[in-house]
Amino acid sequence: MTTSPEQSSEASVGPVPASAVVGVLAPWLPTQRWFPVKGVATRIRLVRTVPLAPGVASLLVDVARATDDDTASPGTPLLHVPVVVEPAPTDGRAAPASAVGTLARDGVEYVVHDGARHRAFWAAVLAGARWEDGAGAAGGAPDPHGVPDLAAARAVAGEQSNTSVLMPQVAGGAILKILRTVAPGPNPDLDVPRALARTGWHGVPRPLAWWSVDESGGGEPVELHLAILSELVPRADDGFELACAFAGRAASFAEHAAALGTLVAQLHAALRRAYGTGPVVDGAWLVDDLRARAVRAVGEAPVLARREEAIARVHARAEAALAAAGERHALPRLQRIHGDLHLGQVLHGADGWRVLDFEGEPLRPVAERTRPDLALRDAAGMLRSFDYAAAVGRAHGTRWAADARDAFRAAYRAGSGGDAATPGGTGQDDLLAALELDKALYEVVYEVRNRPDWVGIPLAGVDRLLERATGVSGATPSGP
Ligand SMILES: Nc1ncnc2c1ncn2[C@@H]1O[C@H](COP(=O)(O)OP(=O)(O)O)[C@@H](O)[C@H]1O
Ligand SMILES: O=P(O)(O)O[C@H]1O[C@H](CO)[C@@H](O[C@H]2O[C@H](CO)[C@@H](O)[C@H](O)[C@H]2O)[C@H](O)[C@H]1O
Repeated sequence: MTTSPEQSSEASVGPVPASAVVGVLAPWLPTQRWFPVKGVATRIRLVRTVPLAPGVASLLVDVARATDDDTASPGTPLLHVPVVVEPAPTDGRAAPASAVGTLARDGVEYVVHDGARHRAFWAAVLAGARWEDGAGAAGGAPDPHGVPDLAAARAVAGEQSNTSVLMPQVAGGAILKILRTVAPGPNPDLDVPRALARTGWHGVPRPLAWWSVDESGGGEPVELHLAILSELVPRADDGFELACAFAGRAASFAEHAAALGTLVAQLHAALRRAYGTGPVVDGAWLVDDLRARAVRAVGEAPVLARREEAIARVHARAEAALAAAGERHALPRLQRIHGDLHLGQVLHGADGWRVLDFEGEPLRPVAERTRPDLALRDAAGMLRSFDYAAAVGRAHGTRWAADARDAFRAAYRAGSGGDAATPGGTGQDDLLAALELDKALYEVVYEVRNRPDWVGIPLAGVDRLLERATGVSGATPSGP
């Protein structure tokens, strides 16, 4: 797929026009995991250049399908691309891993680096960051305005939606998350952990500082967040990798899964303390929304088409369960939730599990990601994740995932103790099945777009859910 640059700014990065830098980046951008438009030819347009230091800048580009008309539509993703431009080494040294390409200007050759992997960019961001009141006092941080020690800093391997940099010697241990697809206004990935940390809950790494630019264009200030620095969870295992390793050696994950169930119940309680509890769910609205999302998923992933009838039956069962709960005045209440909870969003450190990444589902419109929702949706996301770990870790049979799921569910129910937002009761299984199905359909679309080889994993989950709820077999092969 190609990405062609459109040039609309005279700004420069060091001695090089920013538009020329975009020209170097254009073929590289679509190859990055965090590039938001997949599978179609795109065109990028430089929207803004944010200079940070000589030769160091953040470029904001919008990404449109090559077939779209000239004006960026409201849904066009805005991408944050940090760059460092330096004269090319003349001593024959090999280009570092951060180098994206070269260009010549006035007879001098320059290297364009991916700033997210370059120390000059990291230092410039930390110098321009706003520090949380008291940040560092507890963590033994240096003066936030002093020179940070970046000698041991390194980008996290296996990046996903964003690019994160471990900084073990900054503020007692920190991680800088460089946000990639950005939008003006409040950022839940900063605001939610701040709010949770203020409730005194330690299940989330504490945000230490953030870097944003003003997008108001002269009116009321509007922040556009570009990077967040958080407390590092030292020697932490990624939850997904840990679970896959357990699955691979046929070791029970039930104890870890139970601790996760407790963590998620605590998370929901802390979110209620921070943001309060909303009204009870409007069952008719919820089921309409599930149906609409399923229709969109089928549209994007035709492999789902022959399952439509069975999907409709799961929705009908959830509808009946919600109607019955309404009659018993037992409908669950809405509240702030994580929104995209899975094993890759939790870390296991010396103090147990911590939860990360409050951006919500990246495929959902931004406005939907922060709206109050059913806490049970997060539980459904985590349950789906045990299936993924079983498939990727190559667990034998279905017992491994079933044990993890049971342990998680039992601990989550015990931890949320029949409160209004997460009721037990007869309808909960049908509602949970519909939410799990919703997540599995989302995952099918996610995998079709991002990891087509993995689409069999959520598809097998879809079929299991359809079979369990309706007795209709989908007969889909699974495995990555
Ligand atoms: N506070 C932290 N301490 C240690 N490692 C972290 C921390 N936050 C994130 N990470 C690591 O960085 C990875 C990506 O973080 P995440 O917030 O999930 O980013 P993304 O939005 O790119 O998915 C995590 O899987 C984890 O390995
Ligand atoms: O972590 P992100 O916010 O980028 O979430 C997106 O990507 C996830 C994959 O990286 C995707 O999660 C799916 O795959 C995980 C294993 O890689 C698995 O643990 C999850 O259960 C599964 O949903 C997530 O759905 C997507 O929003």
